[in-house]
Amino acid sequence: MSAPWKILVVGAGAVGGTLAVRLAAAGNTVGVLARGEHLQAIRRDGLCLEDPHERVCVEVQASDDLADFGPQDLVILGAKAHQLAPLMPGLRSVLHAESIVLPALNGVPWWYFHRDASPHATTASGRTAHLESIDPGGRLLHALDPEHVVGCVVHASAEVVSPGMIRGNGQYRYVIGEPAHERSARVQALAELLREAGCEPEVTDRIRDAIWMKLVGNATFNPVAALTRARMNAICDNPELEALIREGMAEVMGLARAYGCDPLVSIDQRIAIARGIGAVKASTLQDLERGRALEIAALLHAPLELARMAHHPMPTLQLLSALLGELDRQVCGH
Ligand SMILES: NC(=O)C1=CN([C@@H]2O[C@H](COP(=O)(O)OP(=O)(O)OC[C@H]3O[C@@H](n4cnc5c(N)ncnc54)[C@H](OP(=O)(O)O)[C@@H]3O)[C@@H](O)[C@H]2O)C=CC1
Ligand SMILES: CC(C)(CO)C(=O)C(=O)O
Repeated sequence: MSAPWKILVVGAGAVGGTLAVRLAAAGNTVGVLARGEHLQAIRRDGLCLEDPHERVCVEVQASDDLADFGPQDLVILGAKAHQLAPLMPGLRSVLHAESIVLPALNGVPWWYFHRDASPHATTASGRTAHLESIDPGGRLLHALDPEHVVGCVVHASAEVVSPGMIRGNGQYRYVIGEPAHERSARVQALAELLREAGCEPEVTDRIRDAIWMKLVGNATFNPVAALTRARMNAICDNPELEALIREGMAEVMGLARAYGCDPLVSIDQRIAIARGIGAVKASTLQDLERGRALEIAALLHAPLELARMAHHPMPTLQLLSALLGELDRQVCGH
């Protein structure tokens, strides 16, 4: 791929919008799929990103219709996991044979078993298995050729604070890697693109390890944040909450190992990383405050489904899932 890249961010919220601003400011041709007041503000004033060091606004093509964009070199998925299904059919119109699809999402991704070597990755009939909790009927897996996908783990925190305006914590770290666990020219090119945009890409040939490492935090801190409305530092400063989180983390780390992966860090290290993020609101707390559907399927239901398949008990995650599910029904109406 040669610069400038043609890039579409599908769901230009906190994470997707952050990437859109950085990539557009670096001279790439960036379009964003957005909707409602956010879309109107982007069209009127541009898309803005403020971090502790600077404020950058960019003009980008913005629409709520995928048909307006045409084929792209890179399609970044920034919508939440449970928002992807309705977007999938339209994605075909923005892909060419070499397009990269980069899902910048937390949780177990729908493509998890694509080119995975674990015993559960293939069905009895030889097809790639899907997880019913995040991909009912395997619709996502079949709607988009997973060969387009490069795995991505986001280490950053951001929030859409008003339409068109994103506030980030100044972290721009993205771990990227092939689902087939191999080095590739396209991942190197993507890393270069991100580096030129002032981000900190890290290329891995073990992307599932990185997914589990992130999930260890998101499956524990995110539900606790929503249930208590506490920010990340407040959770870490509460010994009873920290003890609960440690139990959940141990369960998720055990599950990662059951699927042949290495969660990369110890529980102490994972908590220290979360503490280091500071006084930020986890994305699930942001959703709760806005009455939006909570990201339970990718963060909790999917690891619980994997746990059932591997006969791996996860009582703490089960409890967090039950509590968060009821909160979602009571407050967000889902
Ligand atoms: N926020 C954070 O700090 C972090 C988030 N993450 C992960 O990143 C992923 C994205 O989260 P985040 O950026 O916080 O979420 P946001 O809700 O801020 O962004 C998602 C955006 O996608 C838009 N969208 C969804 N469907 C459509 C559609 N059909 N048409 C147009 N726009 C659409 C949403 O619009 P609308 O609001 O109208 O639904 C929203 O603007 C999640 O998996 C999250 O867990 C990872 C690390 C940090
Ligand atoms: C790491 C953390 C908690 C950063 O905000 C996150 O991933 C999220 O908000 O979902």
